[in-house]
Amino acid sequence: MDQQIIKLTGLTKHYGTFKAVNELNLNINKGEIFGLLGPNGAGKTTTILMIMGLTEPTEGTAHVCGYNSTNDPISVKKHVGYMPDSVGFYDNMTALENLMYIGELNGIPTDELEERALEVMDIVGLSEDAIHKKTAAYSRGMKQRLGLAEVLIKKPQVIILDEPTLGIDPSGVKEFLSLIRRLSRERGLTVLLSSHHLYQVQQVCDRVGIFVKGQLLVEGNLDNLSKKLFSEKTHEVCISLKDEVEIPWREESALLQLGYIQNVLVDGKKIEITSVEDVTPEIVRFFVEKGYPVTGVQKKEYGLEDIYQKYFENNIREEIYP
Ligand SMILES: Nc1ncnc2c1ncn2[C@@H]1O[C@H](COP(=O)(O)OP(=O)(O)OP(=O)(O)O)[C@@H](O)[C@H]1O
Repeated sequence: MDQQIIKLTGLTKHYGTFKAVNELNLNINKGEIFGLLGPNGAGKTTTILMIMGLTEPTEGTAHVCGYNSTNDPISVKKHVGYMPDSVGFYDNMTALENLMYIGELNGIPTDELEERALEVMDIVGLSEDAIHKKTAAYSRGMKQRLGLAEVLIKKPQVIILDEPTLGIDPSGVKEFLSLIRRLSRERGLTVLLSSHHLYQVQQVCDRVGIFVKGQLLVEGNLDNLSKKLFSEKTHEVCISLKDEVEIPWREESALLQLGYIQNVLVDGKKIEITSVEDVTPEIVRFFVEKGYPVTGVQKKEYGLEDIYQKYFENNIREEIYP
């Protein structure tokens, strides 16, 4: 059985009458990368603060590595590395000095400090040159890596990253996410990552939870979520042709008569077909037999963006893409 390393039961946080987090039940397994996905103000940071024992829940419990976050926050902090959405350093100190200082605060013995600091710097990919630079000269991407090094120096079992890719350029984001994935896979690290960037979460997480207005609407891996949400939905295939077809398209009614086809949308050289079953081979055969040169066949795969949209349709779309 999977080992549950984070266990949230009925976790709730009220600020006055406002419910920032409402009866959250969630288990995260050892070694898993879980994405907490939601728009600004959804309650992601509040949830993380309760998991870390940095704020008390109004109701419910959070357990991490078997410790109750409210009753025993010190033990939780020993096992969990937390990187907030903005990481700060002492700008007049070098990266190595910053890291050794954090290591000292985390109780690492003095004679091990430098070796441990150099080891984690190497893991996060900060060069020999960067190690001795003052952090005032660090770019946002380098600061994220150093932030991650600070989190790793105490050898945590769980790392919690709040919006870790904010303000990093696309190639930096890609590198950072693959570093997280490698760390999790190679070292069995459990990762809880909060973000409102769908594509990034989709790239790196094993499982995601969609969190809106303090409530977890749905959770699962992308395959399951998409099956759950779109099982009733039809299959979509887009056929690309060498030449444009004229509208009205003379073969449309013949295609519809195949029986399982629900809808045909003609757009220049592209024809989008929805059907109740996956009948891609029959559709391709139809075009070939009618003498149309087919240059491409694309089946619509539902991604996180579709799943997310499904939940936000007519709801709070403007908050997702601020
Ligand atoms: N100390 C507080 N007092 C009152 N309301 C708060 C407090 N902290 C957070 N909130 C409110 O709780 C809600 C959830 O905030 P939270 O920071 O957890 O959201 P989030 O999902 O992390 O969003 P963001 O990505 O913008 O940080 C917001 O409406 C916020 O205004």
